[in-house]
Amino acid sequence: MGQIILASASPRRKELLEQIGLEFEICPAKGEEVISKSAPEEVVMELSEQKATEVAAMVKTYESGHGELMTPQDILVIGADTVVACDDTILGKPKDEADAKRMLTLLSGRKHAVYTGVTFVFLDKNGRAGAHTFYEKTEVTMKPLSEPEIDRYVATGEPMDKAGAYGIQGKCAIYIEGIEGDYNNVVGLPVARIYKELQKLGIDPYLW
Ligand SMILES: Cc1cn([C@H]2C[C@H](O)[C@@H](COP(=O)(O)OP(=O)(O)OP(=O)(O)O)O2)c(=O)[nH]c1=O
Repeated sequence: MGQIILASASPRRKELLEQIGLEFEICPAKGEEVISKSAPEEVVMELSEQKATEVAAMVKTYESGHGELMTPQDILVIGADTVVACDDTILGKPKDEADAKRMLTLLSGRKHAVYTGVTFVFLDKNGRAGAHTFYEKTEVTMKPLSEPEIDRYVATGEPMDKAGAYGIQGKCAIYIEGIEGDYNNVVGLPVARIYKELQKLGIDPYLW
């Protein structure tokens, strides 16, 4: 059996991979995230690629007699990144409480998009290596939030480690009016799309 490595420190991504019954290890990327793009779908793909590539580079490899990169075990690294986009503004995780309030004020009463980029880096012991990146988009409509509601929500601490300063799966659920697309994509990992993309690559994660 090969090894699946989730290149993420996000507890939500871990829970989602556990939910679908995969066996995997966790090895978060630690490198600084470098953004050179401006469109949200390009930003999330650039960042998921950086995370998966960094972690894949830590995997022990050796050169075969023919100069190919080999690994003692099949390796599949999964990296992901999530941002929220509202009009032309991209929202990552808030820097502080004031930043969280700014983000929630922007999202209040509006429809916005949540983008998650996913990158697979795979390397098998027969020398087959490759990478594949894609993104999934979900639209979310938030109810109008009053200032006291924003203050109360920010005081819970929940927004601080989440893109767009909210967690659809948490206390913010009462303010979600509607969603178009994959809910799990908003939480941080589009598992249905991940399975579909792996199938396209001829990879069965349950037999990896
Ligand atoms: C919009 C939204 C985001 N989020 C989370 C998902 C991600 O964990 C986080 C976005 O930050 P990311 O930078 O994508 O991920 P991370 O720093 O948490 O983890 P890592 O880089 O190690 O993979 O926001 C929710 O949990 N609920 C939501 O409704």
